Amino acid sequence: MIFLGVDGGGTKTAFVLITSDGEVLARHESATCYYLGVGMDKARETVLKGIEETCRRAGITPADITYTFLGLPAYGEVSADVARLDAIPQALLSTERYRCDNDMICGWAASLGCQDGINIVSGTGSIAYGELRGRKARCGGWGELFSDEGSAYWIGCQALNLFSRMADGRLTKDILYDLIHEHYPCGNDLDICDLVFNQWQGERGKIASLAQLACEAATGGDKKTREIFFQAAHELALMVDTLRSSLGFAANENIRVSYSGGVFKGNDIILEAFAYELSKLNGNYHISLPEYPPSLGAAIYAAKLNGTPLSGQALKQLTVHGG
Ligand SMILES: Nc1ncnc2c1ncn2[C@@H]1O[C@H](COP(=O)(O)OP(=O)(O)OP(=O)(O)O)[C@@H](O)[C@H]1O
Repeated sequence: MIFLGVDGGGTKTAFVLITSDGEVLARHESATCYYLGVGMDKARETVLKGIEETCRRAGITPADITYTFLGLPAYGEVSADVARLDAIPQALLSTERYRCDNDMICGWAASLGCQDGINIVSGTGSIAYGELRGRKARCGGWGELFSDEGSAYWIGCQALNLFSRMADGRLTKDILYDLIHEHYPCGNDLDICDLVFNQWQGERGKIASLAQLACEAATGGDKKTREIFFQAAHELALMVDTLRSSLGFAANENIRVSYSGGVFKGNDIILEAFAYELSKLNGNYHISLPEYPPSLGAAIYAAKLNGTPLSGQALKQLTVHGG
């Protein structure tokens, strides 16, 4: 049997084909399929071309795929769009052989191997998703305009705010100020407005990319920028703790928590702060290292949805070769 996992993100879409033995047949990565950003037609094209290309790399056709799970960003957030999103793969796959849902499931399936627990995603956006004894719940992820706390976009906005305060003297200039000038050379401080509003047109992914500069500044010892990451960790932990209640974990029950998304990559500050914030909220949290990348999580979930969950041996094989 062959399973396809599709993990749609705010900046990219990742595809992976695996066998029921845990062999990775092919991978592919393409542009974002965030339909609220790029439009439904572009999102459809990205998904369909991505499936075809991944199959081509594996030397198979879409008809050879046993089951597919597609995690699409913003799926389920506009009720009127759900049927149109569900219909996207029909051009290549028959309806009984795939399921679409929100991409938050990919992170959860990947990080916790589809076991009970809560996963927090902090990529371009942020969201928490968990399952417990068949119950499913999400928290956060209401979009970048007024939510997505702790995400790269949110961190990018906070970094721009710090830059403005440092530039006009409300705060002492620090590493972040210099780093932004270094990466985006501009004549004077106010040119940052031209960059963000006119050149970037407020583009979500561009603003989110500033989170990497913020990480560099924080790691270098910029105190105010470090505080952004502490605040982000607090917000992300709050989302997890809210799910603990909504999923109905018992008072003394161990709670497995994992994490996914670019903000956690190469960023010890946020990971340590997140663990600290969780420990303050409840002593029963156990943070597990994410087991697989989200695209593999989608493929593992596809096998589960097909009623043929991967065996322990196959999962181990994936850890060695696909993780
Ligand atoms: N060390 C870092 N510290 C902070 N942010 C980082 C770091 N490395 C990468 N990022 C940010 O992570 C984001 C990308 O994360 P990821 O690849 O998980 O996004 P995505 O899957 O496209 O988005 P999403 O899952 O939210 O839809 C980028 O915005 C990038 O700036």
